[in-house]
Amino acid sequence: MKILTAAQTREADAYTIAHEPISSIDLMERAAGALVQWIEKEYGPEQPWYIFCGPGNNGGDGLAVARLLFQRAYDVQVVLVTEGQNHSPDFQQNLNRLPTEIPVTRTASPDDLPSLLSYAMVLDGLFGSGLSRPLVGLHAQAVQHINNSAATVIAIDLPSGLFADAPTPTDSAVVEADVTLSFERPKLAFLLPESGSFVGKWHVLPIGLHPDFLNKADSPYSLLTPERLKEVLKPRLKFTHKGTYGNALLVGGSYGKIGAITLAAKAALRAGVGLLTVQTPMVGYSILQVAVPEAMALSDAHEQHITAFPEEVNQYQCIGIGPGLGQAADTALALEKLFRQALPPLVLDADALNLLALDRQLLRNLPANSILTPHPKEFERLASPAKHDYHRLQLLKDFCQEHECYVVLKGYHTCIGTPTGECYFNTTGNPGMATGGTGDTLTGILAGLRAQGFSPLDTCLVGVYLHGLAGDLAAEQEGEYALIASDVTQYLGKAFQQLLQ
Ligand SMILES: NC(=O)C1=CN([C@@H]2O[C@H](COP(=O)(O)OP(=O)(O)OC[C@H]3O[C@@H](n4cnc5c(N)ncnc54)[C@H](O)[C@@H]3O)[C@@H](O)[C@H]2O)[C@@H](O)CC1
Ligand SMILES: Nc1ncnc2c1ncn2[C@@H]1O[C@H](COP(=O)(O)OP(=O)(O)O)[C@@H](O)[C@H]1O
Ligand SMILES: [K+]
Repeated sequence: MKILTAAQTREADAYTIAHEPISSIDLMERAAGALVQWIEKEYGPEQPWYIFCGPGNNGGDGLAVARLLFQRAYDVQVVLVTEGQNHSPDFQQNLNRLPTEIPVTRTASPDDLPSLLSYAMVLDGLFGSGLSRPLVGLHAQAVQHINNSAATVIAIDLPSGLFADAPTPTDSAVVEADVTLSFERPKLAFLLPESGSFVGKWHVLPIGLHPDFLNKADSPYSLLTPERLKEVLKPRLKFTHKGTYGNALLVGGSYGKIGAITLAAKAALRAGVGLLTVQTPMVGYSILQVAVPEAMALSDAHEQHITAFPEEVNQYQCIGIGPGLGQAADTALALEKLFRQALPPLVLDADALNLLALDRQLLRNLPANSILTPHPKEFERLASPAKHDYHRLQLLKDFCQEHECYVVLKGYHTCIGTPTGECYFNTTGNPGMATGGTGDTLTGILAGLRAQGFSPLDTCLVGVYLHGLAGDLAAEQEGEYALIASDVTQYLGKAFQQLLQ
């Protein structure tokens, strides 16, 4: 699903009005209808609803919702924060249509703002995608008033004060929503950590924007949806054998960190790889043979860390390097030597990335189409510090293009960057996964899938989605607090089954 900019959303609106065709006021009525349908499903008419409206179409939506909820016997009152501003035509028309029984507060100063009890519902229709500058004055005070209350806050389209696709200055007033109901597509701001925390739970409400526009719209940003992945992940065929599903090599572990490569190994196997070989330093050999009997073990000549990769690397269909690897000088030399050969596809994580960050020449020799899986700190070492989330996205696109690689930038909405400049945001996963070892599990999954012959892009999309889904299924049973990396691997099978359904 492509993510549109605020400007593209306006164009989609205009295109729909011209080509469906539908009048602008009827499109607003459709949007309000979608909001009311969602509200009716979630909340009964018991609580008082305070509908805050700004001067534009976001406020127009609020007014239309006020009328529709009133018709359904909800207890609604409207709070207008539009003093001295021109109303948009659709706002004015909905104001004219407002039943006279609905109380309307016209705020001229903060003293006019109604007190909001904890059981009140606030519908935030102050500003949407038309926000052109940070909120100040009475608008900012209205936002603070809402944020200072214990009321439940539902934002229309996006929390007021938040820019849909550009950085919002850190000290500016932004509504802290419990729920955001966005039209047709989520906004880019929902997916990034600095702005996403204002949004609460978000839902996308279809309002019938014209499919021709949506299909043609050009955007580097997409949301990862299961529909696309279902086309990639096929059931296994009858006459296949272990050779059909690739031979993956995992290299990593060091004294005290054999667990990391063990976690990766178990996940690679659960991702369906045909054969798995794991190279560790000597200290890991017995541990691995006991912990993962399905894998073949290779021992490095060194007791505590990796000093050389196997000679015949081309018998493998993918090499995953990094979990628990350490940054010893002879490990760095081994990596440098490896990069001078023709190589099968690579998945690089953790200390393999840190070694790349320390040696720019090594980074320049990175084989094309490699998959890198940094968390934001590792990415900062590879690229450079980001001024804000949007800058980090730009750095991600630049890095992937310059090094012709795929970068899986890990986080709540993990973002997959491609050499052609696209970014795919994941929707699965939960904060229970913020615990040591879940990244090693992801490396194993990606290496296991890549060895089976999935393209680097499909590997990233399917692997990241399944990893998060397994985490979600695990959290349903174990809860987020107790979740550990092994649980993610344990639920991977169920995640596959869900995607294959
Ligand atoms: N296709 C869509 O997405 C649809 C959008 N609709 C609604 O329309 C909204 C967009 O409407 P608008 O473009 O009228 O924009 P807004 O309602 O977000 O606000 C724009 C108005 O606020 C003023 N303004 C902007 N920033 C300000 C600031 N910092 N301080 C004070 N005033 C400021 C502008 O001058 C303008 O008058 C969407 O968010 C959505 O709620 C729906 O009505 C129908 C369909
Ligand atoms: N709050 C969160 N919500 C969803 N997923 C998360 C969250 N925190 C971490 N994760 C996921 O867990 C994994 C953590 O990886 P990483 O930081 O490399 O951990 P480690 O190195 O300990 O294995 C990533 O896949 C990341 O997307
Ligand atoms: K809003």
